[in-house]
Amino acid sequence: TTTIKQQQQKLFSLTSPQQLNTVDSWGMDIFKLAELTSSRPLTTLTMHIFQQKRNLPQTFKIKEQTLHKYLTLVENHYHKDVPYHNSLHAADVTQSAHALLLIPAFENKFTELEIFATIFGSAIHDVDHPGVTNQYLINTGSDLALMYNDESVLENHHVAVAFKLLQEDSCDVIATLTPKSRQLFRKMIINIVLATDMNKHMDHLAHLKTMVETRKISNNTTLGLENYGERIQILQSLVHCSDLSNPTKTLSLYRKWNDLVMQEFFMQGDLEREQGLEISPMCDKTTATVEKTQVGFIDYIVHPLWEAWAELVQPYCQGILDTLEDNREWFVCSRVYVHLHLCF
Ligand SMILES: COc1ccc(-c2ccn(C[C@@H](O)CN3CCOCC3)n2)cc1OC1CCCC1
Ligand SMILES: [Zn+2]
Repeated sequence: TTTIKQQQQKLFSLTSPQQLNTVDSWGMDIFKLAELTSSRPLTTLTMHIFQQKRNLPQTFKIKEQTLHKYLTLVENHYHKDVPYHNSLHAADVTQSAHALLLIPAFENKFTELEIFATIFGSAIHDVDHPGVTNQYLINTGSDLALMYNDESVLENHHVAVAFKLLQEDSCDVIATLTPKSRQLFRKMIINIVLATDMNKHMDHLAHLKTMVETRKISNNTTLGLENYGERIQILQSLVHCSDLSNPTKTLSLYRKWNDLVMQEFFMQGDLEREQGLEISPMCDKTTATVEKTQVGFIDYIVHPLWEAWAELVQPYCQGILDTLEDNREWFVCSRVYVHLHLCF
């Protein structure tokens, strides 16, 4: 196997420098990175963020070889044949979370361990995703639903797989942490990944709004970071927002993600049709109106979440919120276009 240095050299020679230099920005083209890294975007991007951007291996005395071996193993446990929930999505969420952590409002607010947990949690948050929803796994009585008693089935599985892979030979990236730090790191990863469950979205949004209101009343500019509960809630929101960030990116990126997620939903719908199951919402390719569902997704889920987030960190995410609203308008018009096209 090529050494990491050679791999990094290969990467840098392949990847024109400005490609990885956009890693701090909201508009990074992760699809381009996947092309340039013969589709190992998660390992390449996360190594870059850990080493070049945040110096985490130095801080926690993590051997580069160990980190690279573990990330490669994690990337191999994302399913290449799953259109959306694969390692490219994990890389996208990791890069988005990294960019959100750079907001000036968060400067010197989080510990190195919290930053490590947020980036790590993003990288592993969908590992071994089978390309179907929790509801499908529950309806079909899958082993996973049996294992987790129908409660946050996929989210529990992703965390369990991530920690199981740490036990592989020379893959324990947290071996050098003190027992106390390891325990806190594990607690944060569990809290962060389980908070990405859409079933918890409304509760999560309510807590976020409460935090925004509290900050307004006490009109203190600093964020509530007194206790673990408040700190982890901000990191949970940060990763959940990153997980639901497709509609806030440039329209060309958003439309690519939309195509991929619809492919995955329609594959599930085909499975359900074959198995005589009721076809899940938005999964029936014979009746879906793709554009309308994106407008609904933005209006009921993505915009309320990002509006609350933007208020919490104002004014730093106003531009992202503006892009989200512009993209919504585009999808509304494109639906009209499809309708008119069908009329003539
Ligand atoms: C660009 O479009 C989308 C982008 C993302 C999503 C979407 C849905 C749920 N999620 C989040 C889970 O994946 C949370 N995961 C589960 C597994 O465990 C970990 C945490 N993301 C849906 C999208 O569009 C849908 C199809 C038309 C309207 C809705
Ligand atoms: Zn995800």
